[in-house]
Amino acid sequence: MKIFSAEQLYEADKITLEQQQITTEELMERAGAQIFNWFHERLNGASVPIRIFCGIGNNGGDGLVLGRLLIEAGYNVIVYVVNCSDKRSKSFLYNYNLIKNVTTDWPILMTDKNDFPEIDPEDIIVDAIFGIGLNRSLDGWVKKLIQHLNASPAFKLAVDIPSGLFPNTALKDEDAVLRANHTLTFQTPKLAFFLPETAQFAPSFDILDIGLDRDFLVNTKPLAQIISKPEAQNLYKHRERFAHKGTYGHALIVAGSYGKIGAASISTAATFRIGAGMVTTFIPKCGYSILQNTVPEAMVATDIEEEFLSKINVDFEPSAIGVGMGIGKSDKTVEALKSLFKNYKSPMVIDADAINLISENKELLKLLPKNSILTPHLGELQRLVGKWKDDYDKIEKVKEFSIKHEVLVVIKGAYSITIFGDTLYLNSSGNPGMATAGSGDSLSGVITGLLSQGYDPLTSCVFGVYMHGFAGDLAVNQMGYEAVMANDIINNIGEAYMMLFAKDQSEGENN
Ligand SMILES: NC(=O)C1=CN([C@@H]2O[C@H](COP(=O)(O)OP(=O)(O)OC[C@H]3O[C@@H](n4cnc5c(N)ncnc54)[C@H](OP(=O)(O)O)[C@@H]3O)[C@@H](O)[C@H]2O)[C@@H](O)CC1
Ligand SMILES: Nc1ncnc2c1ncn2[C@@H]1O[C@H](COP(=O)(O)OP(=O)(O)O)[C@@H](O)[C@H]1O
Ligand SMILES: [K+]
Repeated sequence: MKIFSAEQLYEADKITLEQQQITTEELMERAGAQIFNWFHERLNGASVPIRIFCGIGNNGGDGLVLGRLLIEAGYNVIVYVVNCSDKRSKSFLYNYNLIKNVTTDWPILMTDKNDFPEIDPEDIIVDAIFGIGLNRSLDGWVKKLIQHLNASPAFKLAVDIPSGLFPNTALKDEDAVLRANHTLTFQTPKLAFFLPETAQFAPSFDILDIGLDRDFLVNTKPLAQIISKPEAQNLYKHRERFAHKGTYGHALIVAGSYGKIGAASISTAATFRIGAGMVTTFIPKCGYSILQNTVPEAMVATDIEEEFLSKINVDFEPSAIGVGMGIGKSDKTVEALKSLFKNYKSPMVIDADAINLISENKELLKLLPKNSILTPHLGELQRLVGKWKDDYDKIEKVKEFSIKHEVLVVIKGAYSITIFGDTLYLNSSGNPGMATAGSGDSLSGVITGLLSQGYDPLTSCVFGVYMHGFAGDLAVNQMGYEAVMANDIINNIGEAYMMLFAKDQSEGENN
């Protein structure tokens, strides 16, 4: 699924009106009717008071349509107009007039904080104050109204986007945004719903299809693409009947140091589970028996050093390399990385301490093999690209980095983002149960294993991040968030493959 910017949505709106020969008011009726249907299916005529707060733009217009339809269906509705300006939109006015056909209770005009109503915890609040037309932070009594609504425990439903939130630009005042319990968003979700600083305002949402022009939606390059099950299904490659282990490559995992050999084991196991044909793991000597015991399927090659890596040397050409998990930051390891980057042409996943070493030794940047995949968590990312002002600045910095060094970057976390040049992919699978040591090591193994099987670097990232999160969701379904350990994610990769095409799936949240 695609995420469009506010500008693109206005363009889609315009093209839709032309192509479908409809008026803005007709499109607004569709939007309002979709929200009404959502309510009606759930409330089924219940008499709970529904307080609809409407702004004076088209978001407010949607609220007025909803109010009219709910009143017609016999619901207990109180409509407010947040009258912060006289510049009412044409479609707002059109619907403002229509509502008087269905009620003698004219909407209540609010002009300052004396007009704030008392709200019962059982009431329902509908936020149709501002939508994607917000162009500055809320202030004055309107900000106070938002705070008044936020202070209420009543259920808050936002129309299109919580008021005060910008769909695809940075938030400046987080006290001036409605904290919606749920959002009904039109046509495509907004980027702000997925980013760490703003997702809290729209913790859950449904997408309402209002029939915007298909050609536009299909042919326009979006701000970002959300990867959910249907997209992941399209990326999956079937195994060949006559395949042998060589078909799926011989991957190399370069990992571990004294006290961190587990990182090598985890990554190696994940490389196998996702389907690599063979895996050799290159570790310091101290890890030899550990690795052979924990992942007997793997071949093990060791460094001349006992406790850290100093010179990476294997006697085969790896189909893919995953490097960095738990390798520490010894000076000799920097040299090892340099020669690895120079001498090996295999597609590469660069993770953890390898990223930290690049940040500390910028000369390594110049040696990064083209189309390599870097998988930093936020700490590693900040060391790599420097501090960012906000989530959008972070994305811009990573885009620049990706373009300049011709690499792919996976920003790990909730809704991990894969950035390739100026293209963004947001992952929908995964959950907070995966916030556990070693979970990132298993991801680097997953991506290496996909590269090894012949998936291209972009698909390896996008599909790998999805499958890793999906396996984490399945693990959580078995044992709850707290108990999940990295190995549980790995042990559910098989189930994730099986469930990828299953009709009756039981995966976790948001996919
Ligand atoms: N696109 C689509 O496909 C469809 C869109 N639809 C709906 O339209 C919504 C977008 O409507 P919209 O463009 O009228 O903008 P909206 O969010 O109502 O607010 C604009 C008003 O707010 C004002 N204003 C801005 N910032 C402010 C501030 N800080 N403080 C105070 N005022 C502020 C601004 O005034 P001004 O900046 O001129 O002062 C202007 O008057 C969209 O979210 C969806 O719900 C559907 O109906 C159908 C299909
Ligand atoms: N709240 C979350 N929601 C979804 N995925 C998460 C969440 N927390 C962590 N993850 C995933 O778990 C992995 C954690 O990686 P990382 O922080 O590198 O762990 P480690 O360094 O301990 O191996 C990433 O793939 C990340 O996307
Ligand atoms: K809103």
